[in-house]
Amino acid sequence: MTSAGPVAVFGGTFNPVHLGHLRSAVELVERLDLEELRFMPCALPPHREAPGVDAATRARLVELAIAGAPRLTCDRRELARDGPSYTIDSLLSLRAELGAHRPLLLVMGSDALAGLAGWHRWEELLAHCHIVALARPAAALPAGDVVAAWLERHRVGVAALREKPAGGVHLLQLRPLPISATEIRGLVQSGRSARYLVPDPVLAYLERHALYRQEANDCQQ
Ligand SMILES: Nc1ncnc2c1ncn2[C@@H]1O[C@H](COP(=O)(O)OP(=O)(O)OP(=O)(O)O)[C@@H](O)[C@H]1O
Ligand SMILES: O=C(O)c1ccc[n+]([C@@H]2O[C@H](COP(=O)([O-])O)[C@@H](O)[C@H]2O)c1
Repeated sequence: MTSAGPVAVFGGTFNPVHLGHLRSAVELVERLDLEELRFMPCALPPHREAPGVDAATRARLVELAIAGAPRLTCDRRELARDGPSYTIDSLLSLRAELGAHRPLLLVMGSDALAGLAGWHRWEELLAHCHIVALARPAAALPAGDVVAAWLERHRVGVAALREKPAGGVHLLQLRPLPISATEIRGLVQSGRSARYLVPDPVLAYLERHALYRQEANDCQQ
């Protein structure tokens, strides 16, 4: 058994952060008794077009969203690196910071899990962390492919997430909230409201800075 409790890191583009991310984070902290869950906004997503809203602004929105929430923090390490924000690089630096024995959990939705075989050095990820995959209403778990076989080999129960620092994949069903950042950008762009899909301070920031009003919104803070 390792001594210090797990730290979780929830990576994402967060363009913008929404209640699906936030409610998942709160439930994860409680269900897994986490000391800390860090939102980790990526600077340059490796696998999709560069977001129209810059990384510093997306991180600022995360910070506004979690202000005052116990055990939720924002980790800006990917903003400090050039080039694509590969998760393996972040895990290596997190592991160096936390030491070899502290359980480290990488959180992702089932849609991200399904695409895992396209990630940079994906087969090395579990050497540095556990993966906690959250069921998302619109994304089935991998089936009949290389990720499904890998999942079968590495799947663990909840106890293993504290007993070892890394190496397992745990599937978790939390409250399903079918909210996506794509939907929020679409609502704002078409002049409709994103109220109650994002926290009020995030909504206020979007309105004040006219974010997502046009398709390609090159925003500075
Ligand atoms: N409603 C949700 N419930 C649980 N997990 C979610 C939810 N929305 C996103 N996630 C997960 O959060 C992580 C970051 O997601 P991301 O920032 O890309 O949000 P998104 O809503 O999926 O965005 P987009 O619609 O632009 O793809 C991913 O692992 C994703 O699977
Ligand atoms: O490392 C990679 O190759 C890689 C490929 C695709 C996605 N990721 C990470 O997965 C997280 C979720 O991505 P997204 O697109 O759902 O926001 C985010 O932290 C990305 O940086 C990482």
